[in-house]
This record gives sequence, C-alpha cells and structure tokens, in this order.
Amino acid sequence: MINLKKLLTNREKIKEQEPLIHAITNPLAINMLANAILFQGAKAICAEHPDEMRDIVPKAKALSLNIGNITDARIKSIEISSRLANNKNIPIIIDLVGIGVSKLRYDLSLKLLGQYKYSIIKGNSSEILALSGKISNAKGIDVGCEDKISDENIEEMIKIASKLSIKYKTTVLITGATDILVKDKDYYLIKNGCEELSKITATGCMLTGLISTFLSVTNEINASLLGLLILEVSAELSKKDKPYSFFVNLMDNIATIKNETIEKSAKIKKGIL
Ligand SMILES: Nc1ncnc2c1ncn2[C@@H]1O[C@H](COP(=O)(O)OP(=O)(O)OP(=O)(O)O)[C@@H](O)[C@H]1O
Ligand SMILES: Cc1ncsc1CCO
Repeated sequence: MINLKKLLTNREKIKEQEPLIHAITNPLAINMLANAILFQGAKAICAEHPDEMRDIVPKAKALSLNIGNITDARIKSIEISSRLANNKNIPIIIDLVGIGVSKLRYDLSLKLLGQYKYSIIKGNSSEILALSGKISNAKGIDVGCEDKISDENIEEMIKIASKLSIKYKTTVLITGATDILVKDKDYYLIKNGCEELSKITATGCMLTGLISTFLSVTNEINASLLGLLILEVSAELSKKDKPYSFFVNLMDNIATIKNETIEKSAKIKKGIL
C-alpha cells in the first residue's frame, strides 16, 4: 500500500527548499508550467537559448523537457541540457509530445533516449505506442480514439511500458483516463481526473512541470504520483460548467489544494507484472 501521508510530506520539502526547476517546453504550455511550479513553492526558469544552458542547467534541481512545437533552438538546448544534467546527476523528465505524428520528433526522441539518461519518459498512449515501434493512431498531439487506455488494452499497455522501462532504465508514465506508471515490473494505476482536462490545451505538459518539481526532492514514482494527484484531484474539484472557468478554477486549486483532500480522493492501485 502507498503511504499517502508520507508521500505528501514532499510538498513541505518543496516549500522549505524552494528548488529551481528548469523547464524547456512548448510556447502553448510555458505560462501554465511556470505557474504550476511556482504554486508548489518552487522557482521556475524556462530558458531555452542553447548558449545559456551551461550557466543555467547546473543550478537547477530538476529538468523538465518537452518536444511539443519543436524548433531548431529547442532541439539544441534539449540536447545540451540533457548532457549537462546527466553530468551533474540532475533528474530529467521528458515529455514526448507529438512523437507519433512527426518523423523529426520520432528520430529526435530515439537519438535522445539512446544518448542520455532520463528519470521519467512520459506520453499519452498514442505517443508511447509510437515510441515502442507499434502502430500509433495519434491525432496530432492528442491520443487517437483507437489507442485510448481501456479495460481491453490496459494489460498490453502496462507490458509495453514495462519493456520500455527496462530498455531505457527509466520510469514510464502513460497518461489517460487511467494513468499507467511503470518501473521495471512494478506498476501503478491512477484513476483520478476528469475528461475536461483533455479539453484544454497543455494540461498534460503542465503535469510534466509538476512532476519535475517533485523530482527535485524525491524518486520517480513518488514525484509522478504527486504530480498526477495534484493535477487530477484539483481537476475533480473544479467547476465544469464552462471550459475557461474550469481552467481558471483548476489553476487556483493546483495552488491551494490541501493534503487531506488529496488523501481522501486518491485512487491508486499498485500491481506487479
Ligand atoms: N477522461 C479523463 N479522465 C481523467 N483524467 C484524464 C482524462 N483525460 C485526460 N486526463 C488526464 O489529464 C491530463 C492531460 O490529458 P491530455 O489528454 O490533455 O494529455 P496530453 O495528450 O498529454 O496533453 P497535452 O499534450 O495537451 O498537454 C493527463 O494527465 C491525464 O491523466
Ligand atoms: C497544441 C500543441 N501543439 C504542440 S504542443 C501543444 C500543446 C499540448 O501538447
């Protein structure tokens, strides 16, 4: 069983330590990500000029990478920052946004994963299918209907994530209505959240920023669970009558959600393959 009380003590660590989190992300997500990091009590820097990496990366306690809306400059800074972070043992989460629809992003992802060590690889199920070399029905950067996590495919998706976890010596997070978090043969299923999250752009990217914040003070599994619970329980609490009001309410809840609320609402199941 997961000791939620203990898990949630990491929120205090962030407030005490105010770690600097370096995020290189897409322009659609950048503001949401920086705010979500600040709301946890950490500091955010979203520098993306390749020539700044040498100054900034070593000062960060975690690195958050995202290949959405990729540009030449961001490709360079992602490569340089990955190398610098690996040299300094700074943990990295990488979000493989759009790997299923773009050969450029696919080739880039394989190159990065072959060369550098990432603590967490994250994607929706279409993105993780693409990474594993299976047919991906990605709809742009979104999950394709055929690939959505369901009772029928969940076992297969856990196995795919486990293989990737072993291959790349990493933790794999597949997001969806049920989130699948896998390290080697251990897995966690997280059933929080609501459909409205997929109706606003970049909530998944923001989740990557939240997870990186906790990666600065705890391990991959704990950091992922904390990020997921904060985003998804906040979403459950938010008013759902209008999409943009939901978004504003969501951001407020991400800033103010209490440990007791998370403890009461968390729906996590642990298993072993
Ligand atoms: N139907 C749902 N029920 C519960 N949670 C959901 C649902 N759909 C998505 N989520 C959660 O909301 C988050 C964002 O979902 P979304 O589908 O937008 O992911 P994404 O493709 O990674 O996002 P983006 O690329 O827009 O940042 C995910 O972490 C997922 O766990
Ligand atoms: C819409 C969109 N396009 C590239 S990145 C992004 C934000 C969500 O991933």
